[in-house]
Amino acid sequence: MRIAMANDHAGHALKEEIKDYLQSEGHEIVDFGTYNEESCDLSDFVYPAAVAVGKGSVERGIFVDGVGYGSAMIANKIHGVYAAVCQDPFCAQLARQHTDSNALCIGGKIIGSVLAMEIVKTWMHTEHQGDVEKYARRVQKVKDINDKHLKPLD
Ligand SMILES: O=P(O)(O)OC[C@H]1O[C@@H](O)[C@H](O)[C@@H]1O
Repeated sequence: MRIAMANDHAGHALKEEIKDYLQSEGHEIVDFGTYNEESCDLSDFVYPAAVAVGKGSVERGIFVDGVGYGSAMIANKIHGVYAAVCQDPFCAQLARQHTDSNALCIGGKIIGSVLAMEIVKTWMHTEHQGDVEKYARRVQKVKDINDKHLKPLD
């Protein structure tokens, strides 16, 4: 799978670990930075990465900041991006099965690398349960809100 990654200074170390893991699994990573731990502004990196997800030039996005919600706030403002903050593997499982999320946001200040890899592994390997009517219906309702309020990307 082709995956966009982005992070700020607080997420840099964990982003590197996740990137190594995903590459070892054969995934192609498009790394939008930042590339060091010098203080920076998260939106400068997550915004273009989320646009890549919204445009479909990558299949999914994984974003790492200090706690995760900052990345989700940015990513969910982009048409076609459905970002979930996950702090454990169960959350990651439901973020795929129930909500068909295409972006995963993790907090490098609160999640250790062992747990982070379990979260990523679960999220990457769990399919959306689109054959369950209630999940398909709910996902469609969120897509309708996306289409009504967010500007489609060129
Ligand atoms: O390191 P500083 O800049 O204080 O805090 C940045 C982090 O704190 C939270 O807002 C975000 O998670 C962001 O990544």
